[in-house]
Amino acid sequence: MASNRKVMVLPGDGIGREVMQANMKIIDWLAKYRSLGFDLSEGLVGGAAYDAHGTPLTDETLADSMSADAVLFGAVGGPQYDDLAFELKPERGLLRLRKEMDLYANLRPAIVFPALVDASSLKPDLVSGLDIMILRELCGGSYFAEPRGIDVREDGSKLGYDTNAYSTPEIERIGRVGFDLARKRNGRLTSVEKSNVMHSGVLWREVMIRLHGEEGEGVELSHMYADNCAMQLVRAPKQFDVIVTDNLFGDLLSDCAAMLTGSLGMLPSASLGDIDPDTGIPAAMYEPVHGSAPDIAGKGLANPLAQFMSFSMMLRYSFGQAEEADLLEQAVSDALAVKRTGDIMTPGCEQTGTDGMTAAVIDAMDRLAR
Ligand SMILES: NC(=O)c1ccc[n+]([C@@H]2O[C@H](COP(=O)([O-])OP(=O)(O)OC[C@H]3O[C@@H](n4cnc5c(N)ncnc54)[C@H](O)[C@@H]3O)[C@@H](O)[C@H]2O)c1
Ligand SMILES: CC(C)[C@H](C(=O)O)[C@@H](O)C(=O)O
Ligand SMILES: [Mg+2]
Repeated sequence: MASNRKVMVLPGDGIGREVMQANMKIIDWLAKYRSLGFDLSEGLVGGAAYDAHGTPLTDETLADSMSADAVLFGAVGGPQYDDLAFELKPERGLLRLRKEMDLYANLRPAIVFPALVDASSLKPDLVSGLDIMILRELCGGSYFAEPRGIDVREDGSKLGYDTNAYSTPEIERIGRVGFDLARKRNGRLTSVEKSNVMHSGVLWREVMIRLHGEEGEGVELSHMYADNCAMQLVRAPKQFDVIVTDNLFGDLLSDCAAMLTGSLGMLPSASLGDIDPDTGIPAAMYEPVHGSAPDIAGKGLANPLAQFMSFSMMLRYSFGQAEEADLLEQAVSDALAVKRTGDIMTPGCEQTGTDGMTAAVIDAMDRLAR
């Protein structure tokens, strides 16, 4: 189907390939029943790209991704790549995409579907109705700041180091996204750092307070140390609306938030950059929060819902297809009442695999669209 919605599809490795294959069935359904077409190209990333080309991301795939309207990503990694040189590891492909596309704002929503209240490892009343957004800075901090490396010292021992540095503009741009998101939600923004021990945290808090005064009208800003935030997320997660935090803390806190929703297989994400003045859409990549899950890869057991909801974020944020995004999210919610993959299984439900879960979502879409 002819379309100006150019999407670069990067399935990656392990269950990334399985959940992406499932996502294609959703895309086919939208083409067939909603006349919603995409101009799809597919590329290799991570271990798959290393196996074929000796690098986790070729310049061509990067260029294709940058010229697409959006990138749909699966997952990368696997134990067979553990001994590769640092720059050749599958994860470097993902990190290069994020950095080169300047996707600094990573939105990780943690929503508890009513059907999954019992799948969470927390008590039902703590998570029922939970809807929080973790906003993770994605292009700076200890993932990218220099200096970093492993040096050999005079005595022959080695020193491995990374730098957790943030500049004022880096904090300002993620802070602005945080205020915008909070304004569109329930008006509460929690800025998370460790200003009690880290200079980058002191600057982070200082900039957030100034931004709040300058452009944070209508938003209630609070501050929390990252270690306390991890504790609060499992003690009383509903106290949060939007959490804005740095790259490393955001990585940890979002995995923690995943378990509130029942499984890592439920957490989608959108990685966004600045809005292109010509197209009016942001540079964007949509990626589930989970990895390639080597322990279940190749068995057809993976939960595809984080992938589907990442795609739904693409419909919403890149293509303004809110109606289709709502439909898909409602279908996911309905399907959970019928079938469950093993990671979200609770007694009394019917257990299925990736294909069965996908079929249940498509059945629900059929029913909803009728
Ligand atoms: N975005 C990404 O590509 C990404 C994210 C995280 C980890 N990784 C990589 O993935 C590899 C494995 O990492 P890990 O084991 O720490 O994390 P992981 O997310 O792959 O798996 C953690 C646990 O969660 C389970 N799980 C994850 N997603 C699931 C799903 N959709 N359905 C059912 N169960 C699911 C796995 O079976 C495993 O038990 C590593 O190479 C890591 O670097 C990649
Ligand atoms: C695979 C890895 C590079 C990645 C990260 O650390 O950012 C992952 O854990 C994530 O959460 O997206
Ligand atoms: Mg992570």
